[in-house]
Amino acid sequence: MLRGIHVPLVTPFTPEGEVAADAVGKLARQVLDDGAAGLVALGTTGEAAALDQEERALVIETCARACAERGALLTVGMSASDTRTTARALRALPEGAGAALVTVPSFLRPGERGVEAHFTALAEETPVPLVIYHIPYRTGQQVGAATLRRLAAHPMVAGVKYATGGLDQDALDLLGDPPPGFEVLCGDDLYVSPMLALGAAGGILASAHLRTREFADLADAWHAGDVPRARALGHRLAALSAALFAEPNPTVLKGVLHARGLIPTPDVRLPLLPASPASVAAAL
Ligand SMILES: O=C(O)C1=N[C@H](C(=O)O)C[C@H](O)C1
Repeated sequence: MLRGIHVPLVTPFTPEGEVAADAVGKLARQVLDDGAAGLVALGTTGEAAALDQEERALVIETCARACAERGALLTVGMSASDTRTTARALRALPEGAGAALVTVPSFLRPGERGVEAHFTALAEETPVPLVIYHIPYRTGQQVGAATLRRLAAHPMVAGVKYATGGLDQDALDLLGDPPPGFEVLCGDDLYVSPMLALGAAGGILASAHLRTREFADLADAWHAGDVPRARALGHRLAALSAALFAEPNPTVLKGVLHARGLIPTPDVRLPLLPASPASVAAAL
């Protein structure tokens, strides 16, 4: 279900500051036609925290329509810090959502036992499979391979978006002996090629808005064992990701998409600030 490259869509804004739903739909169809296995609505890249309820609903609805047309998976991002609110949001997911990407509760640092209890409770309530979003440099909470393995045993826990800022011992542990029915997706764009080489099922990658076909080929090449092709592609795409992440995501990406005429403005909402022209030019 999760295999391949999933694109966490940016939320483009009109010059008046509204969500540019037409541009969301166009971008969604374009990346799916270029080889993405699915979309993630309301990820960090989509500036979910800066959208109001109506805007979030509009983004989900627009992405759901594109995914339904293309037979692709729509995953919806969720990042509430308490279990009750997250469970409520899961139960309220609209038609068309095929999975939920749920962040490890951030800021609170409930400990690994708390994280396990959180996801176990959510797994009991959720109408769609869960993907655990493990990103300790944003959440402040470590989660080891042993905890992820216990959670992986639940039939409603489908995988993890693994984004620890590098390849660590826990990643090697999980990829070396993957829990059945549980997929590891790379969530750090720079490390997608090495993680695929070690057995990751795919990635959720903001960078894959650009050169989507090559990112999809990268996953296919590693999965097929075509090492020379995969390695060459991986190095080329890592250079693109490094340029896109030179400033806080998705500021550079939006600058590039706008420069290419794919979104109406490069605008981001505060506290994000637009990327510098130099960073955008370096990623073009
Ligand atoms: O929104 C996402 O999903 C992603 N967010 C990450 C981040 O902004 O740190 C980057 C990754 O490419 C996907």
